[in-house]
Amino acid sequence: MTAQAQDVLVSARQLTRRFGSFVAVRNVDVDIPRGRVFGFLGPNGSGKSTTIRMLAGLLAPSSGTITGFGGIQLATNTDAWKRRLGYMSQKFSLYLDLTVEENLRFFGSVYGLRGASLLDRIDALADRLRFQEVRRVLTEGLSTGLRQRVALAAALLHEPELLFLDEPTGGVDPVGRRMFWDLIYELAADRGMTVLVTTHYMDEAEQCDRLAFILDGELIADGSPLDLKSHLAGRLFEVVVEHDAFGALETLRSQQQFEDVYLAGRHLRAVLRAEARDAALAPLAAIGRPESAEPSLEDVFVSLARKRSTSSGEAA
Ligand SMILES: Nc1ncnc2c1ncn2[C@@H]1O[C@H](COP(=O)(O)OP(=O)(O)OP(=O)(O)O)[C@@H](O)[C@H]1O
Repeated sequence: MTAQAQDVLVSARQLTRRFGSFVAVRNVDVDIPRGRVFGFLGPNGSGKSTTIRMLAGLLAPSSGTITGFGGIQLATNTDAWKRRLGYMSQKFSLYLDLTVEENLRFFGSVYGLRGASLLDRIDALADRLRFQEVRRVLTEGLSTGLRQRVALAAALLHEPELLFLDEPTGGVDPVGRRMFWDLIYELAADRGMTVLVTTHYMDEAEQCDRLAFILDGELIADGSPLDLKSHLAGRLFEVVVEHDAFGALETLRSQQQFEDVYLAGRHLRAVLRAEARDAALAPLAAIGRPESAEPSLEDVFVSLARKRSTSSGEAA
């Protein structure tokens, strides 16, 4: 086995899922590295949840293979697969009419944990995820952020090797999101746990060790945030637009030297084709003072998505 193969915890090949005649996920090949935080990023309905539900053994693929944990085939050994993972979705399954502790005892018993070892585990997680003070409170009365931490604890009770988080921070304020992500990183770093997370928040995606971009059910790019940014073809410039931003946008979009032009608040961002000379910036300089800008993941995603729609338009 090569060093690279040893570092891969889970691999999917040609993963496809149809719902009737609709193809929600199409021919996805992906390797999930061990001990890292791996993000699936894409717009609503792009197929992120369907992909990770298949990887978690919750949904059968229409075709394709999933292997991992040193040689287990998900299709033929689903129970062994599921024992190694924890799963938490935005629609967490906590019982609102039970207290936090009753919920955790219930989920612990589902994983086969009992007695003092279950209580010790709940205690450790309550310390770690900072919800000791609400252990005897009805779950219904908790804020969304606290509920999320309790749901995370439920997914971690049996110390899984792989943790799936499906849009874990939906509905949580920015401070709560930050805190949740700090916890995820602590867990991944301390215990070498692999985390697979879906999100449409770009700031969350920036924090992943590795990212897969999903669009219309297809994996369109995969790499570290830095790798993905370095593949943005062209150089990014921005100017502040004082008036008639849409007029400026239209004018610049009609010029061949720009790969892409779009608005981000009052900033007009233009990707100058790699082969274009600085002089080609003149139309941008006519609007304001062009400054070189660092591409964000959003820039990369928009550029890849636009390229893909142009090439599928050409193919049609
Ligand atoms: N059980 C199902 N039956 C029919 N269509 C489905 C089913 N589950 C998902 N889909 C469709 O598959 C597509 C992908 O859905 P999926 O939930 O995987 O997307 P997503 O990227 O996770 O979106 P979101 O960010 O909104 O959760 C959507 O068009 C969705 O309507």
